[in-house]
Amino acid sequence: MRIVKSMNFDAAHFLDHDPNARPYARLHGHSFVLEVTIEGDPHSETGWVVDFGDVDEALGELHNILDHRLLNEIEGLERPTLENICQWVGQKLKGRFPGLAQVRVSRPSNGESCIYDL
Ligand SMILES: Nc1nc2c(c(=O)[nH]1)N=C([C@H](O)[C@H](O)COP(=O)(O)OP(=O)(O)OP(=O)(O)O)CN2
Ligand SMILES: [Zn+2]
Repeated sequence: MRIVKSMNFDAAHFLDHDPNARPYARLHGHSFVLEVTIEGDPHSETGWVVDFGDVDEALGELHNILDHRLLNEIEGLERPTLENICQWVGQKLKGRFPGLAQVRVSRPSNGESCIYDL
């Protein structure tokens, strides 16, 4: 089974490595949705794969790091593409949730998302 929990955050970033100097090389912001999927068999006593309370706690910690921040200033996120945000989240959560199966980060306003299958 797979359980899924999502969290919203708003953040600024810039992607200035682009040789064509597109507008996103300048500072701008997005509303992001982070979604994590954890896979496993439901525990015979608790009936859950993992407690959503534990997932909520972990996502809350990530929210504190990411929300209303300049992503480029966060260690490991110096080049904050959707792809790199997915990998960064995967690295942060994998040790805590061995069943972490997927990290998805999307920007609903423009229909862009990245899916990282671990
Ligand atoms: N493969 C990727 N390509 C791009 C990424 C990315 O993370 N992975 N990111 C960007 C920029 O973040 C860019 O800001 C996205 O721009 P755009 O699609 O033009 O959308 P808007 O800035 O107009 O989005 P709104 O939220 O609607 O303002 C570029 N490429
Ligand atoms: Zn952007």
